[in-house]
Amino acid sequence: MRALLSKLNKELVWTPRPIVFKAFFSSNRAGKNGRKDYILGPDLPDLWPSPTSTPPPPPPPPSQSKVDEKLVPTIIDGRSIAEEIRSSVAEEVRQMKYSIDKVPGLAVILVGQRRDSQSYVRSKIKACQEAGITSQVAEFPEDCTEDEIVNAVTSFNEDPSVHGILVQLPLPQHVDDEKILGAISLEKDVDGFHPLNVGNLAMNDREPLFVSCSARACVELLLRSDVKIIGKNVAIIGRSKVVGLPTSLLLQRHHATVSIVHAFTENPEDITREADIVISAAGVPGLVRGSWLKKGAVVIDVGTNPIEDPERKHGYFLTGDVCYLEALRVVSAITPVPGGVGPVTIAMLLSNTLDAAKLAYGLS
Ligand SMILES: Nc1nc(=O)c2c([nH]1)NC[C@@H]1CN(c3ccc(C(=O)N[C@@H](CCC(=O)O)C(=O)O)cc3)C=[N+]21
Repeated sequence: MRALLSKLNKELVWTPRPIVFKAFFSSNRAGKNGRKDYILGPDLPDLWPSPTSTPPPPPPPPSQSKVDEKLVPTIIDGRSIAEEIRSSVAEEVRQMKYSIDKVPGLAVILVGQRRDSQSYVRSKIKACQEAGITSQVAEFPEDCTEDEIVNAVTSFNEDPSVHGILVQLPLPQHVDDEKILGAISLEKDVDGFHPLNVGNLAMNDREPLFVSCSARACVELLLRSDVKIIGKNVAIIGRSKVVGLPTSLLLQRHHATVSIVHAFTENPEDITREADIVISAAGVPGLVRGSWLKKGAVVIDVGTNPIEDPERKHGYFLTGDVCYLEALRVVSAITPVPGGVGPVTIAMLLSNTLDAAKLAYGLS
């Protein structure tokens, strides 16, 4: 035994590893984009395999479907939950107007002609009007420069009647998101994408000024549907800065055990099948099959994927990431698309804008 230990020791101490050192030093240098790939991992895009390449699971045998009928899933009504939140925001806005004669103001920056973005921005403006929040939109053509957008952000930063600034994403390819989002002042970052807001959310003993609207919407939908979060296994599909990342951080603060599934995850369905709560934010229609879900799981479908359809009023319709009809046979509760997370996300934007105004007027 002693001889073996001494042999092992010798190997551990003396084995020279020139190749390891070389790899460390050469790849630790900042790469093309200034990233330290060795420390932060290689910069690879999240490209999901096409769901059409996964064959649908076989239909359950008829005897089993009778048993399934006992489980009647709850359809979580995002529209009515959003309505509750919006009316309480509207009430607080009235009180603010009454007590200090001020109302919250939101500025939205919209770049390009994406029909879905235009439609979301219209919904946000309408929701502001209904809550008594003033709003304005700065629109830019697809081929505008970064400087033009940054200038708009800067002038909104300086405008005391604007308490919240939202840059509608995605921005065109040639525009650097970080440059634009980094220009928004911390106190007006109602989307919660500022690195300091994200960092404070990530650190347990700190408080971010704002938390991303979609992340808040997911938690609000769970809480208002009496779904227990503490200690539960939550699988989050997607790790974007808009949804996946902030939602994973927020749910950890609610003491969930969080697993993150992304485009490089091997056998993602093995992880989602263990989850009590599945939150899908991959942006891939039909990615999540019924076979990916544990019996009785709660599903929050954040996917709002526009599908071209010339028959529809706006030329497209929205569908989620989850195969809804398949999921209905398995889950205990699920959010539909539309009518689930989307409306609550907008309600959260109003709530964040109200908080920004309270912050500006020293009311919080
Ligand atoms: N800076 C930024 N912040 C965002 O919060 C943000 C963004 N960029 N870019 C795009 C995503 C997407 N998003 C939605 C909000 C509402 C609905 C919504 O209200 N949907 C309705 C249906 C709307 C319709 O039918 O067109 C529903 O699901 O019932 C959808 C999607 C916010 N996002």
